[in-house]
Amino acid sequence: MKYTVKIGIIGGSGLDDPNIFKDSTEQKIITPYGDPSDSLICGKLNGVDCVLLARHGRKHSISPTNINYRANIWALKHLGCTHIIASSATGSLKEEIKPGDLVILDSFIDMTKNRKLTMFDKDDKVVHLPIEPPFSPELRSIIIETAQSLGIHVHHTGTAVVIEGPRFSTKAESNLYRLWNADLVNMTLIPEVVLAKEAGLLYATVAMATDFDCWREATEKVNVANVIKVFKENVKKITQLFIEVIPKIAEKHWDIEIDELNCLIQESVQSN
Ligand SMILES: CSC[C@H]1O[C@H](OP(=O)(O)O)[C@H](O)[C@@H]1O
Ligand SMILES: Nc1ncnc2[nH]cnc12
Repeated sequence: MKYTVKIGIIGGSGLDDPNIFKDSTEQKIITPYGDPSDSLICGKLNGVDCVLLARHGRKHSISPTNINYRANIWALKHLGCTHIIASSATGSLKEEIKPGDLVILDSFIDMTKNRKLTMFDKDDKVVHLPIEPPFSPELRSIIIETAQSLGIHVHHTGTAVVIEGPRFSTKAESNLYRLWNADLVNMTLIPEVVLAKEAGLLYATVAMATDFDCWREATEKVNVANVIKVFKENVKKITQLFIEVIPKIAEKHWDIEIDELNCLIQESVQSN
């Protein structure tokens, strides 16, 4: 096996400071892109090396637009991560995705307006990375199989619309995203998923639907309090899933997938 598995865990809203390691060390990393959202917490979970990072900082003080996504991904790569599993609170755009449900995302629609979308703008290289599939299919399969074995219901696919925020959507916007047949809406998936791929990291997001955004007449419109309430009520499903999935990820050999991704990145450099 060429690569030793190390798993980055990015905790989103409601999972800002998960205390899931027995023994851990804290690392403050400085990156060419500036500071990550917080110190990175290194430790072992079920015998597997992991690194934990709070996307909005452990005190939840950084809003979606201001998150230094490039520094976060760079720092996880720098610490030797090969994979990232992330959590995200999301609004449901579909009747059948209920608050509290988990969705293993497989696509996105980027509606952000004010983000640094690439790490490839530091030197004179121009890189056009094919993003499809944005989430590692193998990682998603392992997460889905593990959820099934734990009896945790998950939706196997889902497309998230990513908005700039920090405001939530209007009803017109929410209905437009529904017309596009999108499943969920959030504010942080972009550029995290893209940068992970640029960094050669295999990435998956477990999204939790926390609300019906604002399209559904019969339900209270989304607000921060109900997002956090629903997330906290259901967070055990995500932590249990992460704890069980991590040794399964570490059991597999990933040389083919990581080599393929590295080749794709090299082939994506434009040259004349
Ligand atoms: C707390 S409501 C909006 C907030 O929740 C989601 O955060 P994350 O993806 O980090 O779980 C959403 O994207 C917004 O940032
Ligand atoms: N309705 C919503 N819109 C955007 N981000 C969210 N995060 C959780 N619920 C959300």
